[in-house]
Parts: sequence; structure tokens; C-alpha cells
Amino acid sequence: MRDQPVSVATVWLTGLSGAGKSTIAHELVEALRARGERVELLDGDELRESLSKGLGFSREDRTTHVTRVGFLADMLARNGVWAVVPVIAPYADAREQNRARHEASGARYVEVHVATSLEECARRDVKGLYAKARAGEIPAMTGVDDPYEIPEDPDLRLETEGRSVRDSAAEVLALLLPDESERTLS
Ligand SMILES: Nc1ncnc2c1ncn2[C@@H]1O[C@H](COP(=O)(O)OS(=O)(=O)O)[C@@H](OP(=O)(O)O)[C@H]1O
Ligand SMILES: Nc1ncnc2c1ncn2[C@@H]1O[C@H](COP(=O)(O)OP(=O)(O)O)[C@@H](O)[C@H]1O
Repeated sequence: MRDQPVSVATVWLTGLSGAGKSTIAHELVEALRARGERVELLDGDELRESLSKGLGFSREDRTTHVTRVGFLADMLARNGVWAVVPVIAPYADAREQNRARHEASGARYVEVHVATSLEECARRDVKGLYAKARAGEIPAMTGVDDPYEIPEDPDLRLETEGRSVRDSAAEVLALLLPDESERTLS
């Protein structure tokens, strides 16, 4: 049981492929659900099979995708459902459109830059995409031959290198639930 109501938010985890967005998002979802919150995970890969089916990785398509996801996240957050969003969102203008939408609706918007370096992401190469990009098999790979515009003023710039997943996720949770003395990260 919590003592005080918490402020539901959209939590947008932006960063390169392999930065740790999905891993941290899953930790957050678990922790929030464990304390009885209503939460939706809006995963970029999954939404590209439904809401954004048919969209690719051109600047125009990414902007359409990212602002669509922002629309959905805002709708959830302003109705009391946490929206945890591990989506690259590489362009500053699309991220700002989403922030502005939330400001207009009164929903809380928390931008977390998962600031893992390109070198580390390429070393992790969770999905083998960096190797494919190097081999010329994937065009417009973010950070390689398509830009990632680093957030200038995120609510949190999160380091993951040399840290555990639990530690990184706990830092985000501390921002989301500042009044909690105990945070559940199972
Ligand atoms: N060219 C290119 N650049 C970046 N990423 C690529 C690309 N092609 C496919 N993928 C895979 O698609 C996932 C990114 O989807 P997103 O919806 O998060 O991207 S974006 O915000 O529209 O840029 C991304 O997922 P994550 O690795 O979880 O970030 C990749 O698995
Ligand atoms: N502190 C950390 N936070 C998040 N992920 C980490 C951390 N340290 C190592 N990793 C690893 O990095 C990888 C990140 O992959 P993933 O979460 O799929 O990235 P993304 O969703 O950004 O593409 C995972 O294998 C994860 O275990």
C-alpha cells in the first residue's frame, strides 16, 4: 500500500539500438505493476507490427511512427495508465512534438536518455544489426549512417556502461516515484 498517490507519466526511453531501453522498460513495468499501478509497455518493434505497420526507417516514417506512439502514450497517461516507451525516437523535433502534446493535455512526460555509447551498443550488438549495418545489409542504421540527435535536456541521462540493469532501472524509478522510501525491483 502506498501512502501518497503517485503521478502517472509517459516514460520515454530514447537511445540507440542496444542501449538498454527494452531491458530497463521491462524492469520498470514489473516494478510499477508490483505496486498495483496500471501500466502499458509500448515497444517500438511490436508497434511496428500493428499501429505503425508498413512504416520503415526514413526520416518521414520514423517521425510518423514516433508521434503516433506519442499520441497513444499521452492518451494512456492522461487516463491514469503509465506508458513505458522504449522507442529510439532519434529526432529532436518528433520528441519535442510529443512533449508538447503531453504539456497540452496535462499528462506528465518523462524523457530518459539511455546514454549508452555507440561503441558499447555495437559491442553488445544484441540483434546483430550493427554487424549487418557494417556489411551494408541495413541502410539508415541509427548512429551508423542515420543520425541520433542527442537529447539536450532530458529529465534523466542514464548511464548503463559498467552498471547492472537493476541499478540503472532503480535510478529511473527514483525519478518516477521520488516519495517512495522502498522501491520494488524484483
Ligand atoms: N535502420 C535501423 N535503425 C535503427 N533500428 C532499426 C533499423 N532497422 C531495424 N531496426 C530495429 O527496429 C527497432 C527500432 O524501432 P523504433 O521504433 O524504436 O525506431 S524509431 O524510433 O522509429 O527510429 C530497433 O530496436 P531496438 O534495438 O530495440 O532499439 C531495431 O531492432
Ligand atoms: N545497466 C544496463 N541497463 C540496461 N541494459 C544493460 C545494462 N548493462 C548491460 N545491459 C545489456 O544491454 C542489452 C540491451 O539490450 P536492449 O534492452 O534490447 O536494448 P535496446 O532496447 O535499447 O535496443 C541487454 O542485453 C542488457 O542485458
